[in-house]
Amino acid sequence: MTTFKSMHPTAAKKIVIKLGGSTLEGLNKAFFSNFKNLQQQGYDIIITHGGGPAINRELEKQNVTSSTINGIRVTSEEAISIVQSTLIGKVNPALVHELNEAGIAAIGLNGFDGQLLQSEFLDQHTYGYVGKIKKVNTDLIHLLTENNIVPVIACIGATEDGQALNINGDTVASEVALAVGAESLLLVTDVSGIRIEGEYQAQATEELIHQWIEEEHIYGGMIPKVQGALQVLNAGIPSVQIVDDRLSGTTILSKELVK
Ligand SMILES: Nc1ncnc2c1ncn2[C@@H]1O[C@H](COP(=O)(O)OP(=O)(O)O)[C@@H](O)[C@H]1O
Ligand SMILES: CC(=O)N[C@@H](CCC(=O)OP(=O)(O)O)C(=O)O
Repeated sequence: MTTFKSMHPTAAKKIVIKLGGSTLEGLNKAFFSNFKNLQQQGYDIIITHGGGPAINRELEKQNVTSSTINGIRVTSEEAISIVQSTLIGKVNPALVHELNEAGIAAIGLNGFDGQLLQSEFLDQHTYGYVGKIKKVNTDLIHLLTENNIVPVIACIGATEDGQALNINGDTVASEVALAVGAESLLLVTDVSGIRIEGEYQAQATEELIHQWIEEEHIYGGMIPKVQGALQVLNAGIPSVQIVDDRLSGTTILSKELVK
């Protein structure tokens, strides 16, 4: 099995940061200065983002209903065009603007640009226009990061036929982290990590996460986060953090580090 270490032995350290829709609208200059610090430490930064609340507002405005299954939005034909225009037309440029304002050179991308997120239907019967990623065009990402430009990726995938597909932002973040062989994946959200019976957890393991999902202590939007986290841990990325905008939260550790 190819592990992340053998994929890019000489490339600069990469960190993938996913900004959840729940937190995007309240981010401030102090938060973005963390990114500058990371760049100064020699990290290449890749940003992915969601936009659940903005999508909900737009769907509501247009009287389109939607439901979710385990944190994944069931996306009708009507909904996909709203999801696409909201993420690519509104959320992505607003974030790119904020980054550029904070002095971080950033370029907005979605799955169509340079065939960045080559995708196919996840399960059309169950989820409608929801995608799963077949391939990430990492050459495009490297081209930007080598030139100190931060790619800002909206979670819209594209099929070979040019159909847009809705992909959960956490899933995109995990797939991109795997594809570029990131050293670290940071999922920034509106809670300070995983909370179990009222207590935030500083650390978690794969075993505990399976148990918490089973016991329904982890539900909704937290499910794609922990599923993505486990996928990247099992591929050799040592840790994933689920944090708030002060970067405080839960570190999910691979089995090797727990022993
Ligand atoms: N065990 C848990 N600990 C913390 N949050 C949880 C847990 N289970 C479910 N959640 C929910 O997950 C939400 C974060 O997911 P989501 O709303 O999709 O955020 P984002 O937009 O950042 O992806 C939290 O606000 C909380 O309602
Ligand atoms: C398929 C699917 O669930 N897509 C998500 C994409 C946006 C997202 O993930 O936004 P957050 O980061 O705010 O959760 C959705 O339609 O809400």
